[in-house]
Amino acid sequence: MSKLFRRSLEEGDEDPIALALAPPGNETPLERQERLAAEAEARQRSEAIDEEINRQRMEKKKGPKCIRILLLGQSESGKSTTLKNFQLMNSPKAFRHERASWRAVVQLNVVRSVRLILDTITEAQAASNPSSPSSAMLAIPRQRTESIESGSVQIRFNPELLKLKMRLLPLQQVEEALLRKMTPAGSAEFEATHLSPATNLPYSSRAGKFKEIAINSTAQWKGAFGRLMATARASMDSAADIDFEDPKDPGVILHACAEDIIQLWNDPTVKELLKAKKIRLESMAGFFLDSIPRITALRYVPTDDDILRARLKTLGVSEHRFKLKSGQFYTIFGKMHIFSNGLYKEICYIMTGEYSMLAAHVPSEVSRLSVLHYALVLNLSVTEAWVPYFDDIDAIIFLAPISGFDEVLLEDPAVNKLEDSLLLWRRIVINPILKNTQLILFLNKTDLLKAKLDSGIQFGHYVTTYGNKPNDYESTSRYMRKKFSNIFTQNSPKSRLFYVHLTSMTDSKSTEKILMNVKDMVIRDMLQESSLL
Ligand SMILES: Nc1nc2c(ncn2[C@@H]2O[C@H](COP(=O)(O)OP(=O)(O)OP(=O)(O)O)[C@@H](O)[C@H]2O)c(=O)[nH]1
Ligand SMILES: [Mg+2]
Repeated sequence: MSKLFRRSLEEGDEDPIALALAPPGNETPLERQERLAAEAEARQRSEAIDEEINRQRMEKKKGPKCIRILLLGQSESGKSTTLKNFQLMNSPKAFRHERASWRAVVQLNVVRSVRLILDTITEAQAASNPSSPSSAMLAIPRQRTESIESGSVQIRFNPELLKLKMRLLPLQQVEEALLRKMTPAGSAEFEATHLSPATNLPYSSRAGKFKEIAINSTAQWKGAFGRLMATARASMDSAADIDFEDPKDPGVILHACAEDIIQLWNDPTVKELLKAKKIRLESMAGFFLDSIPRITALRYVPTDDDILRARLKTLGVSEHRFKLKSGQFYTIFGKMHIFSNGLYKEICYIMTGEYSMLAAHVPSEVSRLSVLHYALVLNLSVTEAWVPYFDDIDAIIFLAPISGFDEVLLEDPAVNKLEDSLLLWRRIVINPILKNTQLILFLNKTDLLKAKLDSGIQFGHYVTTYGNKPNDYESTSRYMRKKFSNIFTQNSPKSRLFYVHLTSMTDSKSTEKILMNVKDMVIRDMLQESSLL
């Protein structure tokens, strides 16, 4: 039997840790004094750490430093654009450093607008009767409702337009090059979804033709552009971030096609065709055809406004943090139209109420938020077990694009966009789990609403309850505000203040004021809430 084992047996103490920590048997008085002093110091250090933890805990209780805001709204409502405005306000340097990436998105938006026109021409050509003697003649219904009474318009494609179409074919290469650059080989980060149908084309005839590019919110796509993007520099000279000398720069072909793009966009036959098909390109996301000379210039660098207008669909949920003087400002944004994202499987798991099962199927960084998001979408009866996943959201900014009164949903062409926004708003308002969450409503895209009304589109034609009231911005916006407000007051589980703003997220100046106002209000209400507790 070993000496050590005999000793522990004799002392009746078999705990190896106690044995290892036991003072040596042959300790001198001086060694003992030193040992006790070291132990006292260690104890003090440990107590100080405990105290600091407690202090931080108390501080957190006194007033949370982190504000959590969730951006919600249907696809294309302006969530990403709101986030860009937050970035522009809080971290303008970082925002401007991304110009090289946004340059590519603007180029892609231009190329896609051109392709939409070219595809519409091709479709119209194919629809014309080849056996008819006037094969270049085309019958297009003017409007769903008017086509029966007024018959159809005749559109003739002149040979010059068809030649123009041929000359613009190289743009397809530009599109492919941009997509290749944005989509790392073998990555599934992009998912093509459909371009907004601001038209009355049947969904089936559009499906698969006009695909929209989407970016997964967790993807690092911004690193793919410009030679200096990888090495984040402190310089504000963002033009230096773009590799203009790259012979493969898509800007070169785009520049060469500039004249033809302008000619195509201004062609009276094209205008007539788009009108007949009810394709309002100028109110569609990512519209830049009115700025072609500037955007196709060889040394084009996107302005702040261009970045706000650039359209790239987000998939999934993303999370952003901004540091503010008053602490940390934290925004999160999510999506409402889940079925178009192929996330049906996850939804089934939520139905079973098993958070852990869901978490195993969505990327970890988004899982908790996805639960909140999907549960809200499905209007599930949320049980107590769900509360921890919802209770840390301080405010929800809900975006309703009110210019969509005459448009239908991409996901379901039978549903009007405004109607969809009202239904989603009701779901958020009525949800008992959010009864303490501040709800802020942004009636967005007011600029597009004005433009539509000015162009003669009748609000009352689509919103029949509006009746014969004036077809102007003041009356229509007041009407929609009232509708959203009524839903709020009639469905809120407890009485809350109604915060609403008429916004145009592509106008950074007016938006900055509104966002400052929202930020101050959220902080104020949060402090008030915490002092009441
Ligand atoms: N004219 C105008 N365009 C806007 C406004 N707000 C957003 N947009 C544009 O509308 C398009 C869609 O906006 P996004 O911010 O990408 O929409 P989203 O809500 O993030 O959409 P998803 O990512 O599909 O969920 C972009 O091209 C924006 O520039 C607005 O107030 N006025
Ligand atoms: Mg988005």
